[in-house]
Amino acid sequence: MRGLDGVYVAETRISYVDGEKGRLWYRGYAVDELARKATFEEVAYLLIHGKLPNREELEEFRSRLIAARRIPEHVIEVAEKLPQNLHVLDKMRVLVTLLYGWYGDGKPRMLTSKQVDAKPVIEAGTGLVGAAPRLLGIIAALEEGRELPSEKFELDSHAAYTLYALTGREPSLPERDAFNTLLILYADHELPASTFAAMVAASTLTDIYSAIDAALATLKGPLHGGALEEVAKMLLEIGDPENAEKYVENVLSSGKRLMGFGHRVYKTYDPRSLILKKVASIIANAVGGEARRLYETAVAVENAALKRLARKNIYPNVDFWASVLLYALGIKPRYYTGVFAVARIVGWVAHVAEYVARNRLIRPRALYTGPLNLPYLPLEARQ
Ligand SMILES: CC(=O)SCCNC(=O)CCNC(=O)[C@H](O)C(C)(C)COP(=O)(O)OP(=O)(O)OC[C@H]1O[C@@H](n2cnc3c(N)ncnc32)[C@H](O)[C@@H]1OP(=O)(O)O
Ligand SMILES: O=C([O-])CC(=O)C(=O)O
Repeated sequence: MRGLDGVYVAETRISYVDGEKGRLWYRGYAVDELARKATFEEVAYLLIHGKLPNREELEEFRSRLIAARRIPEHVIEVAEKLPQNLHVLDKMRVLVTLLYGWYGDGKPRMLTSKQVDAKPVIEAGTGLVGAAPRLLGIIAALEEGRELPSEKFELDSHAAYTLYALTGREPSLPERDAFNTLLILYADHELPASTFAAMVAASTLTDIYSAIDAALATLKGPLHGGALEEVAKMLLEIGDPENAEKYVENVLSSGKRLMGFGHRVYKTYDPRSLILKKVASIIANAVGGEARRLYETAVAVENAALKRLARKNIYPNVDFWASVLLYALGIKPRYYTGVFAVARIVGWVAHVAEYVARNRLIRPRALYTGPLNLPYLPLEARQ
């Protein structure tokens, strides 16, 4: 019962995970093909609207994402005042909350007691998809004392803009393409904890800003999106491929968890991890130096871990190789889970819109195992 393991709580047409074979589809399209051929914008449209866009639809969608980078001045002023020690995702939560109303109220509209119009969710949700890279970029620039990313910077894609906003420099084409692949692979994954959190919030018919706040809070934890940052920290601590075997042995023999390994649904390789390993290898080899060493350390950790964990069906998950790729792309580990959020906000919006269109309040039960009818003792009589 604990952890809702294997429990189906909704029907969806958005994504399908085959955990036994290690395969993933978005709206019926195999994710490996999308990762090779599509842009993040096409995939975002596909997930939210249910079909691949034609040229006109794509242009309109892209324009909406670009326009959404413009955010009110007071959001930037609050960003400047946020305590430095807040986690990046907490800063994103504050900024998303402050954006309430900017892209419409984002509230599902009750038409009848059973029918709900999800259009306001999609409208405001699309705004937040467009705004997310700039919010993350503003947070990074303020932390690093750089000029804030311009909303107008003319780049040809969401991937290129996000990299620019995060690093302050224009990415090369291979960097852009690698990052585009990563964003696509992170865009949705059926019903992980963060998406479920968004759905639970949305099932009360609250607005999409609040549902995304709930999702961001849930993504941050190290058993979910927070693992991305933990993987980089671990690999940097290991430092060299030669130290991997001993490190893995120590972690596992002390009963701890190896970050970036294991998955509730996949009982084999996470297909996203396999793709990202290849992409990380290309970028890390091209960059060389520390990036290449981190890649080689990751290979050694993977080999050492598989020797011990494959028999328990525990394999590298998406966060393991994504972390290596993000490092090779020159992004600081503290922003990794923010990058995850920039991509996954698409899945959150898509699932919330799908669920609320046939909404039913999510309210499970807990099996009570405590005592009943205890006598109330006055304060003086208590031990
Ligand atoms: C994008 C994502 O969110 S992907 C997940 C990112 N999270 C991580 O990488 C954190 C590390 N991984 C984990 O903690 C887990 O694999 C989870 C939480 C992701 C999923 O695990 P669950 O389905 O809840 O499995 P559960 O916690 O029941 O563990 C089952 C067994 O596998 C072991 N196990 C699971 N993951 C790991 C791991 N990473 N390292 C070592 N052992 C592990 C558990 O100790 C347990 O062993 P036991 O049966 O001997 O007691
Ligand atoms: O599905 C999950 O539980 C976690 C995951 O891989 C994701 O959110 O991408």
